Amino acid sequence: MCGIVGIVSFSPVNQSIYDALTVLQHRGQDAAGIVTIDQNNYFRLRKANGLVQDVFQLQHMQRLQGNIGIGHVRYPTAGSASVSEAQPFYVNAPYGITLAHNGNLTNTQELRDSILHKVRRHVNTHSDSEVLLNILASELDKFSTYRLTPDNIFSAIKQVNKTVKGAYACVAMIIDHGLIAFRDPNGIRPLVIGKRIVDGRTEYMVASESVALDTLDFELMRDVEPGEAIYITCDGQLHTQQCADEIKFRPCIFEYVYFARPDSLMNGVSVYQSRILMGQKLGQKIAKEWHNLDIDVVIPIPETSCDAALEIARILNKPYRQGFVKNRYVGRTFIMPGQSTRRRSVRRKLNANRIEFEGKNVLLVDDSIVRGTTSQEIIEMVRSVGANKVYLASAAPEIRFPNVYGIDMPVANELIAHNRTVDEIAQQIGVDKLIFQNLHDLIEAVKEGNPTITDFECSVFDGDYITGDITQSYLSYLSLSRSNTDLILPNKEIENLEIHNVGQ
Ligand SMILES: O=P(O)(O)OC[C@H]1O[C@H](OP(=O)(O)OP(=O)(O)O)[C@H](O)[C@@H]1O
Ligand SMILES: NC(=O)CC[C@H](N)C(=O)O
Ligand SMILES: [Mg+2]
Repeated sequence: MCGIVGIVSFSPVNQSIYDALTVLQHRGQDAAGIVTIDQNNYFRLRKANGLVQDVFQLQHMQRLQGNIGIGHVRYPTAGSASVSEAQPFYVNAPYGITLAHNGNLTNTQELRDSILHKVRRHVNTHSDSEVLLNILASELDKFSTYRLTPDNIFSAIKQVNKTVKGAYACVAMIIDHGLIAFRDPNGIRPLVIGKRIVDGRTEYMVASESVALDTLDFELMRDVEPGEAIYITCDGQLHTQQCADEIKFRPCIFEYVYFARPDSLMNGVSVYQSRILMGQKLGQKIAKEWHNLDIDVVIPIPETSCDAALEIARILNKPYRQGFVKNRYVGRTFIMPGQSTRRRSVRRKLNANRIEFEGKNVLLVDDSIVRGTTSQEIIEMVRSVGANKVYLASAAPEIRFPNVYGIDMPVANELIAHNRTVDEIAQQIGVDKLIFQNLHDLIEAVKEGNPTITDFECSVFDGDYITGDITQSYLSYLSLSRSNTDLILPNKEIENLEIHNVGQ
């Protein structure tokens, strides 16, 4: 669930893009990259594995010159965690184009073969995003004049929308033209646009989440529509056009459950508000189904579940306590590559405060239970500090199906709820009782913020893949090609694959 940003300004953008990436860090912790266009029309690119604060040192920032740029924080969902697949990607023809992508394509292999054979473009990584960039480049290459009109750019994106399947929210830059941004016709991944007036001139910013606009004093204009494309010229002219024939708006519901920051407004829905409502609905379900259960205290498993847990405690009329101390120097564990890293990190990240558990019947709350890594470690921990009964509530329903649209859950067997009943999951995790949110309630909780959204992308809960191209053989291929071990790279490879032009 990467984070993307793009800014067209009248002053240097390096610091603003850096700042935006730091507030989008929760969407990707594996790699970060920024590319700008300098006054001589050269791309200045720096990308590497690591957190934003580690990837960009003073010398890199100084070299990232120019008033227009894009940035990316990566959480790999295709290929590997290799630095060669860090973004933004670059192609030198036509013009020189760079692109950053949030999402995941579902017809990558077919696209890769077709661009190789039809337009002789070689893609040198396993990244779906590099394939997407080459598709865009080959469409832009079809025009014979050097200067592209907005209509040319929009018709190229129309072709991209016809060819490419899956989820994609993208920002890109074309030398001598400007910045483009586009979102897939289902609007699965989020994208917003904002503006700020500086010395009477309008600067524009696009980003995965509105929180990035807030931080930089950009005013949120609106969400980029599903299938819509935005083109902002280097001198700040804004053009927009709908570029998809068939639009079925289906934003990813898991953004609201886990991925997005609570202070973001996404598709007109306050993420925070949706989490409060998830807590309300689940609280009501617990009150109804567990009405005479002996709960002493409600405790969230930090951090994302805190808003829902507080509401559950209010509904149940039980004390809400911070029973875990979160190590502020450890990031999100679910988006770390490799199961053993994730497991170790839960231990380093959370520690139980004995005083809140000893001799008590505790209701723990998490936003979601995916592989069960967090809950299994946590339950062991709270039992070891003397908890009596341990109950667990999940603000999301059972996650039973793989994700193909930008969440790294490609293997059904890795999901703890896959082919298991609630009782079997409870047994596996080691809790006395377990309860999940109903899918209908989850949808209602999010929808309340914007009733015009009629459907959501809910495939991890219901197995309904909206792009219509997901077959059992594709899922088998995914599960074979993206096992956990694929993501763990030998250090040697990391050292040898630096392919960017702004070095150490
Ligand atoms: O069942 P699992 O496979 O463990 O995945 C689910 C857990 O992972 C996430 O937490 P994470 O530590 O990533 O981030 P958070 O601090 O935002 O809660 C999520 O909030 C759940 O706690
Ligand atoms: N999480 C994402 O959006 C990933 C983008 C892209 N598929 C990659 O793996 O780099
Ligand atoms: Mg969590």
